[in-house]
Amino acid sequence: MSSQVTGRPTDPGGTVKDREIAAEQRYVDIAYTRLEEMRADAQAMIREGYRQSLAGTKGSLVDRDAMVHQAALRAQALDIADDGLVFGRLDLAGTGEVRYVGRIGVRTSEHDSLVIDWRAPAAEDFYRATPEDPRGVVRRRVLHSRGHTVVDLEDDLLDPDAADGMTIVGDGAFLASLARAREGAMRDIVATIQREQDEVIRAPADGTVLVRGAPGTGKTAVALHRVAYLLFRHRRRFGSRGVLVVGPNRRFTAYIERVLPSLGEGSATLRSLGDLVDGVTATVHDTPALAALKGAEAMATVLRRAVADHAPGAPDELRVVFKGVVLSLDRQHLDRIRGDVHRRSRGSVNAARRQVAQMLLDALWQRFNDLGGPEAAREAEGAEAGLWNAILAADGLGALDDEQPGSPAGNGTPREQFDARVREQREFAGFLVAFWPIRRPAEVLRSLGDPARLRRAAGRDLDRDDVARLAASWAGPAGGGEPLFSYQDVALIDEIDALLGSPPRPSRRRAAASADDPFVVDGVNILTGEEVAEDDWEPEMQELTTSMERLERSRRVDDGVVEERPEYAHIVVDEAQDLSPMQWRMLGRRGRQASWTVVEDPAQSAWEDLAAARTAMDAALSGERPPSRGRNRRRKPAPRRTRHEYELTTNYRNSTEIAAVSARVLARALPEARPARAVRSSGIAPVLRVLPEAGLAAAAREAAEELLAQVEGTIGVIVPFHPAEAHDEGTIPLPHEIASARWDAAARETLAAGLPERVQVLDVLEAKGLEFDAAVIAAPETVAAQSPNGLRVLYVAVSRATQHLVVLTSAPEWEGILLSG
Ligand SMILES: Nc1ncnc2c1ncn2[C@@H]1O[C@H](COP(=O)(O)OP(=O)(O)OP(=O)(O)O)[C@@H](O)[C@H]1O
Repeated sequence: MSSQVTGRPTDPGGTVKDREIAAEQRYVDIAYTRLEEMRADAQAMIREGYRQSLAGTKGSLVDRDAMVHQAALRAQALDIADDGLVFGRLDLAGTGEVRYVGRIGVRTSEHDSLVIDWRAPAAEDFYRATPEDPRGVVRRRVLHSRGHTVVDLEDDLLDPDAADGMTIVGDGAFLASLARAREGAMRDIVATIQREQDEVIRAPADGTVLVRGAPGTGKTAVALHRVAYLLFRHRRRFGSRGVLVVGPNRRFTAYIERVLPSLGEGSATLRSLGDLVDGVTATVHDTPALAALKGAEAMATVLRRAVADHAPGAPDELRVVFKGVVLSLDRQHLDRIRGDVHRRSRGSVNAARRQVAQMLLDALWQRFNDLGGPEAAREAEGAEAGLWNAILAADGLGALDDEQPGSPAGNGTPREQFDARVREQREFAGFLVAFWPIRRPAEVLRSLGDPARLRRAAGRDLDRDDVARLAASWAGPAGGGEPLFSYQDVALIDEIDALLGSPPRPSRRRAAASADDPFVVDGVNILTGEEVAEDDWEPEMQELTTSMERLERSRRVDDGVVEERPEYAHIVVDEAQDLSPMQWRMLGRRGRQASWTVVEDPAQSAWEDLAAARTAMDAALSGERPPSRGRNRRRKPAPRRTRHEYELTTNYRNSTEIAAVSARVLARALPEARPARAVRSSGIAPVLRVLPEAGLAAAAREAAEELLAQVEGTIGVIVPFHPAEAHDEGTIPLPHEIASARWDAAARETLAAGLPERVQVLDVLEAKGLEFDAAVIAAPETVAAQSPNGLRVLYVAVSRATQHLVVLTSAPEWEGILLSG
């Protein structure tokens, strides 16, 4: 027989629950004592590493690095586990075995298990056991701690028949934990992961895991816990090549950035779509219409043409003199050569200058021969020499020598002599650098602010209006100044980077090689643009750099050009429903060999052409290189990797009252979609106020101030999106654009001025993925009208709050739509 207890006093010494807590505390204390010893061991190992380095020989440096690095990671993980080390206990049927589950595995010095790491197979039952399928578990107990102190318990009785005499305490602490105040940063959920979530977290490490679910079902939380799980179970595989977690924007990555470190994982890379490319940062969102243009797969073709166009400022004619014969190549000829090189060197355009030089020499040689070759040279030289000799003779000097013996131009076949002579000429070197400059991806994108250049690149892939809008967005503000890059631009810059490739790497022994390198002119290698100094090579220093420094250097950013694009072993994509085809291509390049976790809710997608985005996603996930003529022809299509699909069905964020409002918006936005089941009622009804449009901003401020007194945690004031796209003088803005002008950055700042930090004013696109205790939604009518998928954007906005929802509208019909429609 078990007894269900909720804290009734049973004797003067306290309640049954108090005694249970005290018993658990004794166990937890033992675990902490052992944790302390493990930390002391890790610290000793770090000290030993440094001691070795002081005595160090070169050979021991690498060992020391590895030792200190590992010990430091261990010490850090142990420090993090210090808070709430043990959070679960399982009592098993039959043997009566008891297992404690915690943030990290803890063993006695005799290697007996004290606490099982939550990611270990033995902890799986803690998350998976249910009354229908108890998996041998009689009682599951969740321990709530503050620091080292157990403050509360909650039990689940899973197998009543086996619970002989077992005490069961609990009062719905799980639901209570869902209602806790939000602090502005997401927290880990290790103690309360639910079965359907655990299945995703522990899904197979290979292939693709695709997770769908409505807002608040824990998709983000689950994806992050999966990263911690994968790194724990497959450290060798995922730890060395890395895990990348991609979120929609920087506000979102700031919101989730503490979860992985709180799980002891600092090694995953967390990036937003706006800062995936080193050296470039997106600061604005395009309007949905412009984002649709920039994100479409057709841009890949447009950019391919743009990269192959002649560089801005490139000369139209090459002119050199060989043995008195003037040789020139005109624009047409040069265009042909440029086209040829681009076809052959896609992906390494920046490294192709040597090839260009060779093709120019071939063409000049051809030209020389067309003009009569050596015969013409003799004539021209004869005439020139005759003239000079006459001048010299008049000055009483001797005749000009023929070829200087020993000069490179004097040796070899006639063709070799020709090449050497032409290369030496300053005109040729200068032309080569201007004709084939090392190009920076961001600069190439900006050059498309020139409508004529963009029109050439556009071919038939963009119509005239599209070209005008795109060029305006890349040309920069009307009064001058640099254009701001948008989130979609970052993917385009990455695409250009992939086409251009890195500049040629300097040769390691460049000083030695430079002496007889014909491409070195005045101490500068004209193929690479680098200075060739004689004594800058320091092998000794090279040997002494640590492995960490080398890694750092391999990812060095040089003036906006990424030297090496990192590839990852696993990529997690959150809010994947919003990725454009071009963004999928950008991710695909970072994970050709990767396995993936893709998290999405199609109902929250602002993207219009979901089918095109799906195709691009499939290509990225299968590791296919984006199609590029020629190179891909011989490649077999990449096999489609195994895909495991999951759906999460319980909404842990919204109260049932708020979930009902968001379900109404969903029914309008996407009638066939199913809302998730909310599990917690707050008793707080959502509020809707109708007022004149001019008063919306003031009312939003007022509502935020009122809510400050009602909630302990965060408040989000969510306003319509303000487009960054510049309108030229002649364009007439659409009605929603006039309305949204009210919500520009300055207006948002005024709205937030003087309010405490826990109030955030943000637009609907920034609100994606976030959550607040209370949300104020201003002008749902504007949000809904701002794009073809405006209702889906509104669905995102109304599903952000955990407790309070206040909607402010100037359109009375929204009362019916949101509250009773
Ligand atoms: N098992 C759980 N125990 C406690 N809290 C949970 C659990 N699962 C999810 N939550 C909480 O529910 C909230 C919503 O989770 P999350 O943000 O991961 O949802 P989501 O599905 O990504 O939502 P959206 O689609 O809106 O981005 C978070 O506060 C999260 O901590």
